[in-house]
Amino acid sequence: MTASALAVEGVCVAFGGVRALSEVSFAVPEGQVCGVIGPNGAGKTTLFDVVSGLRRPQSGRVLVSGTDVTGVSAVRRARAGLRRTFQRTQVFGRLTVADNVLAAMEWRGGGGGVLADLAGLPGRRRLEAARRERVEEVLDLCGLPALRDAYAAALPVGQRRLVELARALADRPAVLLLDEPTSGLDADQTARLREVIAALDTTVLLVEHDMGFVMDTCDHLVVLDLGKVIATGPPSSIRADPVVRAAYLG
Ligand SMILES: Nc1ncnc2c1ncn2[C@@H]1O[C@H](COP(=O)(O)OP(=O)(O)OP(=O)(O)O)[C@@H](O)[C@H]1O
Repeated sequence: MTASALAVEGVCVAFGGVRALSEVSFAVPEGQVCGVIGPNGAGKTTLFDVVSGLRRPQSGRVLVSGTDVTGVSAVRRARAGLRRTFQRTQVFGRLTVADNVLAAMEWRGGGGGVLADLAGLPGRRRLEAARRERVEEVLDLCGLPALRDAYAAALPVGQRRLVELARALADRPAVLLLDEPTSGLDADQTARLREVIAALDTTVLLVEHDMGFVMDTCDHLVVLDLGKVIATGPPSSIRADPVVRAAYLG
């Protein structure tokens, strides 16, 4: 049996007396788009923080491609292929769109240090060319080629969000976490984002309030209420689930 791209097993988080997550378990198979939904205070943000490594659970585990990353820092998780975007976009305003994407790959360095940079060795030039090719691929995927030379600071929020997505995709992440990806987007931008996500072969976990977007974009949903998983399944069955309806309607 192949390991799930992402698995959450028995995760518990409490803030004082508030149980933000109680024994939360679910798995996301490779290539699937999984949405986490639930009413306000259900535990979605806490879950996202646990998966991305910003918060350590009191108990339970997070596994990426079968490897337990529960004790691993957010930075090392990112290097292991778990990338996230934030509700507030995080792009370099003074860089062009293309350089924003290129910068997302530069943290790996090129090997050989500054001397190799200065000498412009053939291996280094090949690496640089491959990265530039990847930049163009990712810009295409995110519908950004026309904006490649625009400064990110000059872009409206919807386009900055696509730049952030392009940055997250540049390194071919194993798992992509999207935190409220439609916030601040208009209807056209939301439709564009849906197309981009549908075209990805990356495993995606997203938290989102826009139910129409969630239902149209996700293959599978995990519904949280008061820190517990109350339903999982494809959008069609979740929509019809009386327990989910009751949680939302109160
Ligand atoms: N840092 C914290 N300190 C104390 N309580 C917290 C903290 N973070 C979250 N909580 C509580 O944990 C529960 C889950 O909160 P969380 O923010 O994860 O829910 P959410 O589903 O993301 O909510 P929303 O949709 O409103 O963003 C809530 O009762 C919240 O008040």
